[in-house]
Amino acid sequence: MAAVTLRRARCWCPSLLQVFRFPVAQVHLGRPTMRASQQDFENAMNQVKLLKQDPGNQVKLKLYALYKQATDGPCNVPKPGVFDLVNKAKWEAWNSLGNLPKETARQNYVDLVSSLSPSSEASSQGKRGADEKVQESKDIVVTSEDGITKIMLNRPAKKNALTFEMYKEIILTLKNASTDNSAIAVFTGAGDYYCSGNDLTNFTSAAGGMEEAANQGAVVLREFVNSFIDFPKPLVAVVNGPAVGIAVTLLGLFDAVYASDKATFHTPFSHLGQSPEACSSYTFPKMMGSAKATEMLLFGKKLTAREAWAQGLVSEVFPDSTFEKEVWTRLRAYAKLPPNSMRISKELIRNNEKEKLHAVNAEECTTLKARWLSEECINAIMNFVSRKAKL
Ligand SMILES: CCCCCCCCCC/C=C\CC(=O)SCCNC(=O)CCNC(=O)[C@H](O)C(C)(C)COP(=O)(O)OP(=O)(O)OC[C@H]1O[C@@H](n2cnc3c(N)ncnc32)[C@H](O)[C@@H]1OP(=O)(O)O
Repeated sequence: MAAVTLRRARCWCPSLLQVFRFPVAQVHLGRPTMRASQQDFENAMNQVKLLKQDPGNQVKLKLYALYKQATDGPCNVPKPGVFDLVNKAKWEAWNSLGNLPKETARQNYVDLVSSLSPSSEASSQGKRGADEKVQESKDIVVTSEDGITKIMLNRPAKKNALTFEMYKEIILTLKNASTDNSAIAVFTGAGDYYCSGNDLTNFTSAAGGMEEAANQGAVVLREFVNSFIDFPKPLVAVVNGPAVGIAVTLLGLFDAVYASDKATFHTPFSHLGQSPEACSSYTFPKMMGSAKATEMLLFGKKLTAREAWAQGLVSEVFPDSTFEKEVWTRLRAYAKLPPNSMRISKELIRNNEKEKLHAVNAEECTTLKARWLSEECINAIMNFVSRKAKL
């Protein structure tokens, strides 16, 4: 039976080196059931053969280890040589189970397989195998496929404007994505817009009035931006259409920004009586020089995708007709690169700036809180809400 399981594992894993991609700690063991019988164990082994999607190398290693422990007991073979990478990884996975009793290993194997099955309870609760929807809410759809956590803003009727709930969901999503088994995370928008920025009704619909909304808003905004500053994996924006306000400023904290030639980049803060956020008062002048940053952040100059590329805000612009195909093909290839190496390289780059970015974020939030209570800002929001003004 073990031989069958491993043959299957090999066909999931054309590149043997991929075995090393994910740390063992990320394996989800599912809900414990009562006590697995030999029959449950055999059923689980059969179920493994029927899995439609590759569960990932780390899960396969865990399955192998639990199988060996359940059938042979504690690891009793010599450690393979340092260059025998695959057998060494298998040996280490098995050996890491120490003296785990055979019955417990059998139970854990059954639980693990059940957590991988699409029809299992674990899956219907939104828990994670590979290539599946990992979180769904009305306005944000998070999927995990091909090593990519895709976070799609999904409020196309409102141009993907960010509600208070969406800020909180994104904080949570980034937290999850920082430890899931994806190599990179990608933001994009559903429909014709990437995102029209902060939902301007966030303030008018807040229960406790403007002052309470401003206090809450500053706390949430600070945490929201911090979650981008601290995100440990490559973070990519797939800008499918116009971006406004905070959807633009945040791009300065992304590692790569790919834009359709239909995208535009607009930060109308002065028009709204507001001030820049998401560390853009620091990242934009650094990226494009203060003269160009001033045009955007003070005068609200809207940039085309090519202009944004020329200013260093966008990594590459694609024709809209081939945008999705070209970008996702490229991202799937990037997601196959060694994830630890990418993370460590990002850490080296980001660590030079982290302290500064946190300080800038704190200051921008304090400034914005005061702005939100200013007459200039309140008038601008009221004008939008009463349909007197649009960008
Ligand atoms: C407790 C409170 C906590 C809040 C948390 C605080 C965090 C704050 C973060 C930072 C603050 C500000 C940064 C910014 O993002 S500033 C930028 C804000 N965005 C805008 O000013 C854009 C406003 N929208 C427009 O000007 C236009 O809608 C458009 C984007 C140019 C598109 O024009 P269009 O003619 O093509 O489409 P339109 O009919 O106007 O839009 C379709 C519907 O979508 C609604 N909508 C679009 N954008 C927003 C938005 N940002 N906020 C709210 N609603 C938006 C629009 O009203 C239409 O709705 P409806 O069909 O009429 O119902």
